Amino acid sequence: MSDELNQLSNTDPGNQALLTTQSQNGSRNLAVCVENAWKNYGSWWKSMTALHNVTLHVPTGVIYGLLGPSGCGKTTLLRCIVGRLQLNRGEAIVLGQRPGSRGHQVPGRAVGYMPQDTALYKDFSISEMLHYFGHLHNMNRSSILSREEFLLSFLDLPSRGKKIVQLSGGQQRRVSLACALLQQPQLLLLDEPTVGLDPLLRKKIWDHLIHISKTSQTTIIITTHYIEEARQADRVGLMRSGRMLAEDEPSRLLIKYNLTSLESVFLHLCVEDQKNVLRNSTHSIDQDGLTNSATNADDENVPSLDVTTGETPHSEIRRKELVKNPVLRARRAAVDCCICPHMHKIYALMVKDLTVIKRNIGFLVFQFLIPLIQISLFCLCIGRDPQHIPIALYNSEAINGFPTGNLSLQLLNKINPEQIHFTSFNDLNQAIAAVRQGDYWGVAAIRRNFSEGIRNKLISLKTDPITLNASSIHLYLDMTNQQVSFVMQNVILNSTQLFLKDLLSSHKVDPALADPPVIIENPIYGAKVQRFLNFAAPGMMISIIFFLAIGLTALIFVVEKKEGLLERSWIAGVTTVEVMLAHIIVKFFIQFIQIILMVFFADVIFQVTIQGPVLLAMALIFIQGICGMSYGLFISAICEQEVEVMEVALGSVFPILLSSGVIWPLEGMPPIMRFLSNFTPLTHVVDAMRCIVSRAWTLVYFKVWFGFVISGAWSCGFFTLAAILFALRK
Ligand SMILES: Nc1ncnc2c1ncn2[C@@H]1O[C@H](COP(=O)(O)OP(=O)(O)OP(=O)(O)O)[C@@H](O)[C@H]1O
Repeated sequence: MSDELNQLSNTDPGNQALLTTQSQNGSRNLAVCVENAWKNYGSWWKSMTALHNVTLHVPTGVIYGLLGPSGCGKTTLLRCIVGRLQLNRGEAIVLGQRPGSRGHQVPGRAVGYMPQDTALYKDFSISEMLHYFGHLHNMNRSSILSREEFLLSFLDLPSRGKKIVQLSGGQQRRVSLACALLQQPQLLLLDEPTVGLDPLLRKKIWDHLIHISKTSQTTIIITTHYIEEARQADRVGLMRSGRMLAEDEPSRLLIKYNLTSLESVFLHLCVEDQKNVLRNSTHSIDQDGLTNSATNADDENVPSLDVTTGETPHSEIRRKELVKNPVLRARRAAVDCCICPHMHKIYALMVKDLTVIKRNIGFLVFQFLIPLIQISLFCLCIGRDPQHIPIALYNSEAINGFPTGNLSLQLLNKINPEQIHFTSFNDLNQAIAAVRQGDYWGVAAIRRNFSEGIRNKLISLKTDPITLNASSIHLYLDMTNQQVSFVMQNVILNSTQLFLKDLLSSHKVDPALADPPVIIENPIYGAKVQRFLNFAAPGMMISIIFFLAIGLTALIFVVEKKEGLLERSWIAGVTTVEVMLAHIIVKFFIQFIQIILMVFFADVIFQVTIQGPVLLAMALIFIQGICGMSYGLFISAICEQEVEVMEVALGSVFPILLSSGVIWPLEGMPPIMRFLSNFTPLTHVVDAMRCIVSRAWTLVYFKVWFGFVISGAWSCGFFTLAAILFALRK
């Protein structure tokens, strides 16, 4: 006890009052001591009080039966004891320290917790489940195997290889119990362990619990609906509506109330409690003319009665001291984030994650295929010039067949039929009507005296309006598709220039006369004819991996949280950072293969040439993948439901994609958007990627290393935020 006192006083000066209480309680060696505990769920107007000034004393090496009807707060109390919930007021000291304090093994190896829901990985075998918890508790293989053998036979479980999903509800609960018993903890918290079990097995479990409490001083707190079953406990606590009605040895309670069954004692206490509640509320109405609930947790002035003794609790002063303290909460969250990760826990979590993946190989293959499909579709569908554009041709010169020396035919021959596909019309109005119908993208009209007009213009150097009009192709275009219109105009303009050069040559005139006064020299970077694909593909590779990475982490956490799996791991002593690191390491391997396949496809199959070091480009994509995973974790930390995750993830994809210059150059944005684009996790990374891919730049260039730094900073930022939020919401 003196050790515990020392530890307590080291932990928190606030524990002094509680220690005094423990001493006052007769210097018993308490494994669990909860004093004046108040717990609210929700906040503000939605708040409800689940625990009202609860006091609970559990000496070491006893079985403590926590009894009460559904909803009376038993599970809440257990979760507070194990450190999963923080009390709003009051204090819990478990195995000598506050749960969750630095270096304490609660949560951790010292506590075995069996929640009410089975909280098991359904695709795991019994053995895999036990090994997971064994590794978390740093047990070696041989001790896991020997405990596994004992528990399988003791709990009458089927073969170790059987999957959890194939077990009945009762068998699953027994596996859950086996997980709690596995490491032979000092403290066992069992939430309804015997529900739905065969009476013989129930008796066997109780016998075992009595045995371990006697032989190895294990302290056991067990909640149960079967009140009479709890007669076997050394001590019982009877709860109703969040209040502890009485706490004593079962035999003493029977003597005290002169009743023959615990059921009748409980009934008697409930009646008394009801009367007290009514008396208190009537008292309040008499005094204030207002109806005040006697169970209002925020009413500091309502003295809570110990219904067994009729006295006010001795720690009333302390209740007032311990108000909800956000600083304390933040400090505890910070401690949780700062605990140095343990390798054995990360290993256990990684093995668990790999087992989950192993159970779904089809999905894993699909995950590898997704980036391939996406980059292939992108390269096939985006950035290529439109081809075979249908255009109506009204060539007045050719209506009655082409006469010799007809220049319009020479001009039309210069236009690449792969790009523009002409259909001849004999009537200009009909051709225009066909465009209006949407059958063609435009009409190219050539006047009757086109050849003559060209000769007059180029050879005789006539520039009167009639000559200029006759010597031109007249285009009536459907300009609703910018890309198609651009290509149509470009192809016809370039072909016309070639045609003019040929014509000038044939008349012994220098063809350079047809050139515009601009000389495009060899480009400093890139090719003379640049493809849109070269601009967009680097950004697309970064984006594909970033957004896929979000999916790798965002949902898993929410699902595990919802099914109670994460809570169980937390109670086994795992920290948020360890869970997150294990996820990222395992998903890192998936991403590694995704990136290699994607870069190979883009580079080799679709000729998106990476001019710079390929490894540098891949390293940047990797870091951005980690950034995506961290962002996924962040989403997971702020969302409770799968639907919320989907909405946040999908809702953020387009804003990030559109504002980061992946699809359209940043230079095309309004100044405010251009400024804001600096704050997306993609913008500078995409820019760095383009510099590596198209300009062959390396880390010596500012833009490249800045891209790495920005990606790393976003990753760390999201990771840290997620860790803090997880710890705060634990
Ligand atoms: N996460 C939560 N948010 C809000 N209210 C909650 C939450 N968990 C429990 N409660 C409420 O707190 C009260 C106590 O719940 P608790 O689960 O502790 O009861 P219990 O005695 O364990 O019941 P049971 O035996 O049915 O599990 C109930 O009224 C319940 O609705």
